[in-house]
Amino acid sequence: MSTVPFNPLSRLCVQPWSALGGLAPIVSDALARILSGDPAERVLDRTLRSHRELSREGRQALKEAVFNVGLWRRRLAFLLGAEDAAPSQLLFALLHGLAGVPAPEAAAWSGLDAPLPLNTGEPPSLALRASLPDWLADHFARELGPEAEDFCAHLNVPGPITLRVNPARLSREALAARLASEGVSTRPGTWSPLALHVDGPRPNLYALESLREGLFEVQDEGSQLLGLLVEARPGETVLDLCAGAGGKTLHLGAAMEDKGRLMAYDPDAERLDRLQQRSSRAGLTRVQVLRTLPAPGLGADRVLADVPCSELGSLRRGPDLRFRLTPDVLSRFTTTQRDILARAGDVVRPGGRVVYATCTVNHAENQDVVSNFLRSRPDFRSIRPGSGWLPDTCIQDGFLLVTPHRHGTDGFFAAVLERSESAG
Ligand SMILES: C[S@@+](CC[C@H](N)C(=O)[O-])C[C@H]1O[C@@H](n2cnc3c(N)ncnc32)[C@H](O)[C@@H]1O
Repeated sequence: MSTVPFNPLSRLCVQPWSALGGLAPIVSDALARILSGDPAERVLDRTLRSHRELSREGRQALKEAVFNVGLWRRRLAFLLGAEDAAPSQLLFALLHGLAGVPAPEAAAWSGLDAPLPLNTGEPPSLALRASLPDWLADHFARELGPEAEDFCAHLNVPGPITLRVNPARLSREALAARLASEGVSTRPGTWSPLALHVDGPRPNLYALESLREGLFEVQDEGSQLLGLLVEARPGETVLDLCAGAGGKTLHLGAAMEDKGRLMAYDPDAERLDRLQQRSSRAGLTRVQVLRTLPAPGLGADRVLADVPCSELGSLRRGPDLRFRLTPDVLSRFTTTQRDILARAGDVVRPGGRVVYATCTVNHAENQDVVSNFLRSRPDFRSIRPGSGWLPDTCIQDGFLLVTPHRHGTDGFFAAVLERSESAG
């Protein structure tokens, strides 16, 4: 790891802030809605749609202003010395205090008559430095110890846009060439052999013919590792037990070369409908959607349990997600997680494998759920994930653990649990 501390504020110094001139009322209005709890993505989307007259730079500056005030609100409140600052004051603190815009311009672009005095010096706590609720900063400090500062800093920059090639259709190199011909420049990922990161500003991927042809899916590189850990092979019986809209089911189907039995269960019927649409787009003909839980004794070769969780590993995907969470999220899912893992244990055959996965950094939902399972099921053992292909840097205490600050991925945890051959 680099010894130079990562600075999440440096990207703020290169934004086209001058394009905010004249937009202060629009920005303040959007911010007021975000600060009262409306999701930032939705507010931004609506604001941009009702102001189609804005220039490209104006749209970019508006987006950065809205997202970054939404994200940095606690640190901005510290700079202003006020917990209840108005949106225009928060915008001023962002522009002048964090982005280094000279005070007169920052005041004018924020719609203020004059600059405001700001506190100087480093904020005294991790919660204020990283703009997190106190309980969440305390949680990360407990989970990550000396790495908490760096981890939280990396939560404060947007993650890359990453694609997963559909290997049933073409190679990663061929996809990169195809995307280049569609005007999208990419570079290979580091950990997943299927990953391509999009370079430069976010293109409209949904307008690309290559997406409609099912040549790729948008998926974080860490998330791709979870699908790879299943090591599904053609001809096997594989169950995706928390399939959702099928992000990983599609990956498993491609790995199985559409041969064998691939089953996808989720209690959310609407997500399963989307899974079916995506499967046909990806050219998978053998995905069997299960609308009821599979019965014990199914005898699957491999089961993926990508369980519902607190999703703390994905906080960089939304500037305001952290402020919409409450502390009970740390324990809300553990009973369900234990139940799902127990079911996974019941449906896998002797000698088969269960991959238990979350996108969170929380021992209670990760290591503790697995330990609890292993205590009750001595016929299972935890094995090293990705033996032979996944580097040791992705492994901690025998589990997969990838994080934004160490791997550039969202945060993911996974355990690979093998059932003994002799289990009856
Ligand atoms: C992390 S998401 C899965 C994402 C999906 N695997 C993907 O790659 O797109 C967790 C899923 O678990 C489902 N879920 C919730 N309770 C469940 C249960 N008791 N058993 C199985 N799945 C459940 C949710 O509906 C949700 O779709």
